[in-house]
Amino acid sequence: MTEQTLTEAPAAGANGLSARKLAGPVALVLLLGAILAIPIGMGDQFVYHIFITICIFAALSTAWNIVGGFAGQLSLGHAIFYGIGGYTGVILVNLGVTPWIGMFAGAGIAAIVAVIISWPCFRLHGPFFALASIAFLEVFRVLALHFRDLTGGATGLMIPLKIGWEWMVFRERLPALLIAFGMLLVCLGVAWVIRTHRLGYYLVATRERESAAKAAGVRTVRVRLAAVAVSAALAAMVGTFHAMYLTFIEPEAMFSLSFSIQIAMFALIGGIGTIFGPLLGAVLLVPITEFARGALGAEAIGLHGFVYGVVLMLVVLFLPNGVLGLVHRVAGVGTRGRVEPVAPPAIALAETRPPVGDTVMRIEGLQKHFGGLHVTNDVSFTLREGEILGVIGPNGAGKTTVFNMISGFLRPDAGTVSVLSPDGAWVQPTTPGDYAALGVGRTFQIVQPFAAMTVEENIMVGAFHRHPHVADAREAARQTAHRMGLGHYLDAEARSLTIGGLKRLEVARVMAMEPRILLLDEVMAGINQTDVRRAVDLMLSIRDGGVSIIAIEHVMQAVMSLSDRVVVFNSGQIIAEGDPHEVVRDPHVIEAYLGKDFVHA
Ligand SMILES: Nc1ncnc2c1ncn2[C@@H]1O[C@H](COP(=O)(O)OP(=O)(O)OP(=O)(O)O)[C@@H](O)[C@H]1O
Repeated sequence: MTEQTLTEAPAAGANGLSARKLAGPVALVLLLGAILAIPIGMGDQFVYHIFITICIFAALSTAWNIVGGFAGQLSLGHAIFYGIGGYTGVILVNLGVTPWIGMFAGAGIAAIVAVIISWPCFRLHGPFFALASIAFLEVFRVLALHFRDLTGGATGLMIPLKIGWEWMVFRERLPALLIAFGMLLVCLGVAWVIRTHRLGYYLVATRERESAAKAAGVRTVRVRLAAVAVSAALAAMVGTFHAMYLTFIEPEAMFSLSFSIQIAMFALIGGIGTIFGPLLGAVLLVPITEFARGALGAEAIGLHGFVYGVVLMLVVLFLPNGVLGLVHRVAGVGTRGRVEPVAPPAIALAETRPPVGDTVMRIEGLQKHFGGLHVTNDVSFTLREGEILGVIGPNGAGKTTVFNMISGFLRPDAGTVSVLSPDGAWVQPTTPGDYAALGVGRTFQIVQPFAAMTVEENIMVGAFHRHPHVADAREAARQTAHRMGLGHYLDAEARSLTIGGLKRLEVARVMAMEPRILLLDEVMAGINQTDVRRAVDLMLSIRDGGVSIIAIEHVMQAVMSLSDRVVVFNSGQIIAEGDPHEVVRDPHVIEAYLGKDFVHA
């Protein structure tokens, strides 16, 4: 694609774009309208029941999706929170407390329980997290069986027949539909607010690349805990209502694994990680199974499991992004194919550079072992304000390991890293979050894009560090994108960029953090000569803006023209340090790079 066609494309397609943007909300309003209008119009009890069930499952699945979709933690124990809501509500009703209060009590308890059990589990990933969530679900089922005085044990608990809005029990189905629909709206509203605000961006970024998110200052455990607390509270509220609707609860039903799987499955089928996918999943699947159950009666016990299994298989095989993914594909949302970034605008360098200031980072005596391998040995150097420090050395010399230690990703066995804070105090940060808070930003040698996010969203994750509001972060991200030559691709998914584009995106994300100290790990590797020259100019302009830079680089042309000083690593030690032109003539450096035979050549 040429630069010209790319520049013109948005203008030509502007009408189509706004029509496409409108189509989504219109379809949603129609769908929600139909969920209310169809049962009211038909007036049939069974149809009411189906639509109440759709609302309940869609609400639960939407709540689950905040953790399972946005945060990417596959919870198969969400019935814990649903069950806690159900039991709290019913126990309180038996004590004469209205479920309208009980549902908030259940939500509070569920949120606390969710934080307590998720804290250790968030260190587990993939199937291990799912297995841990199942184990906790089993614990709660057994607890509900055991504490008979409170829960009624295996016999379950009946809801006292107090009818009316106060008790959430009705003779007619309409009020129950209205409450279920209201709960669905609340869950959708909360999911929408989360996904479109900083927390949502942080959750998706953490899901996509946890280390890159940490480098951008995201406290990944904290944001996941916030998500799980909100998700659990919503599931518990729905659980209270569902218990009142069912009029009877027992541990097997309230803390059921198959129920948990069902909740997750609606999101998987509808479109995991999207705001409205879970709703779509429930709308498509609940009627099929409920009608089949209604038509086949007792013969259809367990049929829903079979139907869900078949549909899930088809979705996994043919629609990996769920039904909503198919809808987006048909509507042409998102980009396809590789996107080659256009050249960034030329950078006008200042005629005189600001003077190099005092020391802003002090690295003293860093040691690191990996088993028997001594990777860094007594590494000490300093960085001054507004200077560029080049770090060179042969492969495996320990450069990236040092970077990981001076950005909080690796704990040194010995030695200290001190950073001058903006208020003039020396601080010894330990975690990536601490470093980011002090204004230390870093890139990764192997690019770490948030693949499923757009270019703009990727950069926004960095921009949120200084601009907590979405509109400000978006504006900052756009400016950074234009400066990096990514302005035409704001809406392209990061995964569609070429390697050159991804390298720029990596730098753009960290630049959007407006760092005081910038750690660049081989950002010029694999890019062409013209781009190297542009990248050099960009770094010089960043430096002239008062940023101090440490750059690991193998491209010697760049090292020589950029660096004020160079440190040379070999076998985990600094073997030379000083002016780049003198350092490259140092016999030790020549020997480390080329071998003894070349020293006198
Ligand atoms: N987590 C780890 N566990 C074990 N060994 C490691 C680990 N990380 C790095 N190493 C080893 O430490 C040594 C230094 O690696 P490091 O990546 O720091 O070198 P480098 O100078 O950055 O090399 P390159 O220029 O190739 O990126 C290598 O021998 C590497 O295999």
